[in-house]
Amino acid sequence: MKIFSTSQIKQLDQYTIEHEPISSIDLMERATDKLFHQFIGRYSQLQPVCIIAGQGNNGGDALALGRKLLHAGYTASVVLINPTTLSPDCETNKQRLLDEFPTALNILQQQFVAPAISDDTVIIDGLFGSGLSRPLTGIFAETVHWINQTGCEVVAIDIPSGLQGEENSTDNKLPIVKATITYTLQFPKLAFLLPENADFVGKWEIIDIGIHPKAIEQTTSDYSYLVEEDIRNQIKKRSKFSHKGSFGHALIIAGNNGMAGASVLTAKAALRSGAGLVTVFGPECNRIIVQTAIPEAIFKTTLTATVNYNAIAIGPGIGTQAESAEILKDILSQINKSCILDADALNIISQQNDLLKLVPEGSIITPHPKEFDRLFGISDSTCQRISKAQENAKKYKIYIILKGAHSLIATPSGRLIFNSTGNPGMSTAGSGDVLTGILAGLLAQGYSTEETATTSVFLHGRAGDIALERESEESLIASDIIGCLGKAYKSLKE
Ligand SMILES: NC(=O)C1=CN([C@@H]2O[C@H](COP(=O)(O)OP(=O)(O)OC[C@H]3O[C@@H](n4cnc5c(N)ncnc54)[C@H](OP(=O)(O)O)[C@@H]3O)[C@@H](O)[C@H]2O)[C@H](O)CC1
Ligand SMILES: [K+]
Repeated sequence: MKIFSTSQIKQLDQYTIEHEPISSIDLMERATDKLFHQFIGRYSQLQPVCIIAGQGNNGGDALALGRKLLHAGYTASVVLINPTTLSPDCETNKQRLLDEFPTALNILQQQFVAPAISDDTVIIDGLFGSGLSRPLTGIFAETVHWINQTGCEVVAIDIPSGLQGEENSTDNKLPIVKATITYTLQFPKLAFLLPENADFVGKWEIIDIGIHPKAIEQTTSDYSYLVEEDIRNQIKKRSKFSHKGSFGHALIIAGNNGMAGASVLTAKAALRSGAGLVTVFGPECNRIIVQTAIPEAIFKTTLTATVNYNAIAIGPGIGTQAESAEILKDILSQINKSCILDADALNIISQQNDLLKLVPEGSIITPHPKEFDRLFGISDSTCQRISKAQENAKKYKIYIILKGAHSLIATPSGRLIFNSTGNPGMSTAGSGDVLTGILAGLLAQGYSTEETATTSVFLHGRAGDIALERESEESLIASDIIGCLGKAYKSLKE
């Protein structure tokens, strides 16, 4: 699913209006029908509603939604913040509301006067949407401050008012609505995927308002949101006549004294994601542990003929000592096909930056933000880190998986793909090792590097989500993610 900038969204709107064709006011009516259905699915008529509308089309949406809720029997009051002029569609919806429910509307022009509401009121925020061009001041800022201090549930239409769709200033005193839930129109906005904005956006859901499919297809964007339909067709079917050799041999270089668990988790995840054979390379002290924990895996303490492996993953728990650095250097100088680098492999590279040039083209590296900053320098904001990921993925022709709530895959061609699966329970020891194992398992099976990166990240998150059905966010551990890989695959085949 593509992610567009707010200026592109305006053009997509316009294309829909011209080519469907549909009038702008009817498109707003269609959007607000969808918003209405979403709203009534969550809040009953017993819930009092206070609607805050602004002067643009976001305000138009809010006024139309207010009218629909009043029709449906909700107790709703509507406040229009109107110091200057209204957009034409906002004006039309103001008239429509006044015609049908003249007493429901209160218009404030100069000073914000707090409406009298009960504690259980739901506030609908339709002050500003994708047309915001600068921080809010004056009566608009006062309105936002009032909304945020009510303690009421807040439903934001399209974007919480005051939040820009893309990059935002890091000044946390700016007036921005803190929404409980954001019903965003048609496309996710980049701002929703950045951790800095989590308090404003709350939960978010996409409302399909029927933007013209051709416009979506023709408009290009570097940014996309990885959803199930992107992954489903990538899953390879197994032939009845296949054998373990058909699914590749993964080499996992992981673990150290006291870190055998990293090899166990990585190797187990590689096997559970479908690799035909898995060999673990590690120190002698880990032999019994690994072979007892995963009898299916081969264990080696010497590295020979790396060409025989279909996928090589290096890093989990290897430590950054000279011996590990030598092994990494050896491997990188020997191999000429994509490999997977994680954890300490990345920490070693950040200490010896010239090693980055040895990483074969098409390889996958999986840093979390701290590892990323060690490799590419400290960033002031997530947006800056994302730009650096894009720049370096292109420069070194590698896939960078920047791990986080919406893990980002930066591709050598400059695309930025955000994952949609996963949950906070997955922030736990060994979760990254499991991802590395899945990556190795898929690469060994012959998935292209790009398919490996996208499918693994999606599956990892999906398995974590399935594990959460049984566990809590606190109790979920990395082994649970591995244990749910089977169900994650099945969910993509149903
Ligand atoms: N496809 C869709 O997504 C559809 C979206 N709809 C809704 O429309 C809004 C976007 O509407 P728009 O009118 O473009 O934008 P806003 O409602 O956010 O308001 C823009 C006006 O506000 C002015 N502005 C901008 N920033 C400020 C500020 N800080 N203080 C005061 N005024 C501000 C701006 O004027 P400027 O020229 O001064 O920038 C505009 O006048 C979208 O979010 C959806 O809710 C449609 O209903 C259906 C299709
Ligand atoms: K809004």
